[in-house]
Amino acid sequence: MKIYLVGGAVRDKLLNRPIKESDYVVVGSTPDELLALGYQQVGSDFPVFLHPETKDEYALARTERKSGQGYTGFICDFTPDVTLEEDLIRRDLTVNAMAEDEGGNIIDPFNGQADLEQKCLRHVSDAFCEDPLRILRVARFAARYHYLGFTIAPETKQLMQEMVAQGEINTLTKERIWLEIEKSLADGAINVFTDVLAEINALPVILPPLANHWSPDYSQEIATLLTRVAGENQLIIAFCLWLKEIQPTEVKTLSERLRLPNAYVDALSLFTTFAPIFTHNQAPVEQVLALFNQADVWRRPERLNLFIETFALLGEEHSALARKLQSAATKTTAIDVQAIIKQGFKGAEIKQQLARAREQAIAGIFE
Ligand SMILES: Nc1ccn([C@@H]2O[C@H](COP(=O)(O)OP(=O)(O)OP(=O)(O)O)[C@@H](O)[C@H]2O)c(=O)n1
Repeated sequence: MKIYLVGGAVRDKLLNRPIKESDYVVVGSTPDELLALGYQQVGSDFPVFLHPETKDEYALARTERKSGQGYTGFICDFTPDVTLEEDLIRRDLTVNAMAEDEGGNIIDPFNGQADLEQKCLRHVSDAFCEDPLRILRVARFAARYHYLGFTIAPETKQLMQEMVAQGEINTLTKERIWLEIEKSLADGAINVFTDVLAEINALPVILPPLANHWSPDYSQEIATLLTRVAGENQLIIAFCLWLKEIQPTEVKTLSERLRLPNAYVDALSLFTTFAPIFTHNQAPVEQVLALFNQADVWRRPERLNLFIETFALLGEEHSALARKLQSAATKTTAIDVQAIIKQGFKGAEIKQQLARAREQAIAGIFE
């Protein structure tokens, strides 16, 4: 048997980028042989194994043919006579269809290296169409390598467009779509990802509310905002900035479309509701209190902090207002309900008095 490093690791090595995971292809072997060598089989559909020590993924060379609509219905052959080239040809992009042997030699039957040099994302063969997820993957790679000057080959873009027109992306599950979006958010150029989807008419299917707002100007604005994002909440912050123009009522549609994690839904609801209100250095007291209540700053201060951190990135004026919001939050959360009770207030009066005290504290900062 022969073992080759394949896919993203070869690509990123040649691009001098850090390698996230190393995947290998094994040619001329069988599941029994790998099991006898101590490899562990993972997944039942495909012959993929984990190395006994490194836990890297080793897959038997395989060919795949699609036999049905959508993401199911693959016929998979992984007999020992499947060649490396047969395995590589079923892959998505030429830059992802290179292999490296144990001696460090690159095997590149589909000219991935030339495409890397030309900074071109090009599909390997018609097999590209067999997996609609590849549409999102290409958008994601276009975004990730945008800073290097990569673009999508016109024929690949055309193919993606045809796949969208044929309704292929409608078969993608919510989980798969969200995973690609999340990866793209992490790569830091979600605007380029969105530009690609818009160009191939996939945006109304993948992100219905955003499709109404997206434009080249908006994309440019987001690109600028994204350069300011840092820190441990980067993904949620980038997410809120990216979708800042959608209506609070559209958040629910989006959340159902993508089955978003709660932390993203909460942050986006807050941001789309309140960020448009707090403009031109204006923050009406009752709206600040409404923000604090919706964020539940009293019990979950981290939610307001996230709003403030995101809001501050919108510009200098916003940043000044964000500082005031922070002071108002400190003052209002310090108000002691016990002191109100000690003053003799009872029942519903306590709540009213507390709200009044909070409003006064906010007014002291903003008026
Ligand atoms: N829908 C897919 C998914 C994967 N692949 C192939 O499987 C390899 C490994 O896939 P994966 O680990 O998902 O992606 P990477 O290319 O390694 O990219 P990333 O850096 O995002 O992990 C890819 O390079 C590509 O050759 C493919 O052809 N079609």
